[in-house]
Amino acid sequence: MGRGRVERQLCKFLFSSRPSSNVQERCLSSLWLQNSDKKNIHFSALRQHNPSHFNGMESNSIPEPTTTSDVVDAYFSHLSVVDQVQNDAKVKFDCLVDLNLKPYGGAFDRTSFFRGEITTIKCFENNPLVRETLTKESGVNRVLVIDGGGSRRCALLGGEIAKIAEGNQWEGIVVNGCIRDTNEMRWCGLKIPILAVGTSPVPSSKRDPGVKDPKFGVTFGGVNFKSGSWVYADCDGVLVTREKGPLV
Ligand SMILES: O=C([O-])CC(=O)C(=O)O
Ligand SMILES: [Mg+2]
Repeated sequence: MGRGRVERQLCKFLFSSRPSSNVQERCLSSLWLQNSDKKNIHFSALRQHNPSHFNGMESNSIPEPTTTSDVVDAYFSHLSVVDQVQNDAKVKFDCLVDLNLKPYGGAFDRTSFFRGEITTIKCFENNPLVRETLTKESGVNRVLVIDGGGSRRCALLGGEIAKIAEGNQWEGIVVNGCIRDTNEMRWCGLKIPILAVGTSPVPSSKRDPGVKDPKFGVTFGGVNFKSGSWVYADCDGVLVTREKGPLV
């Protein structure tokens, strides 16, 4: 049996037997690695550059996806397999393009990648809800998506709020608007990744709280972000699942 056929059989088994998602994810990862030696090199380069992604993993264990490209590759293999077996695409995502979000935060660089369940806030040139949410809620496995209407007139968060968010273990923040204190963020070595339209030295107003988890989510860059969906982001772009829950 050729390798492609073996892989197809294995995929059929995986998706028809529906084991726990963890097992699926690990097997899917191993398929990508078998399929591409280049990825192996890529993963080990990432492991060196960004060991925090691999905390707690055995050195010979299968790495998790660490870029949006990995997620897309994995998604497509998943989709084609599900297509073959069930004639039904289970997972869909939108890709945020052309918004020109830039990476900020003390250590967000070309190797950074974050993902998590989305919580949304809609606010325009006012940020009390942003501070409150990032301060009062644990951010484990969560990403805050703030739709500030793309305003460049003031900043919706700065060094202080970012520090609090990092302390509460938020995975990352996506801002359709501006941030400030970026020098302070670099100087403090803040690790929390932030994608934003740009920077402004002007703080936002504190009068209007804005809306948390609006019913229809928030939409910018042609993409709808709904609380409960998952986002995957790095310097290549931002991916958003249409359904709730993580991929696979
Ligand atoms: O307080 C604000 O509105 C924004 C800010 O400067 C910070 O978070 O450090
Ligand atoms: Mg500040």
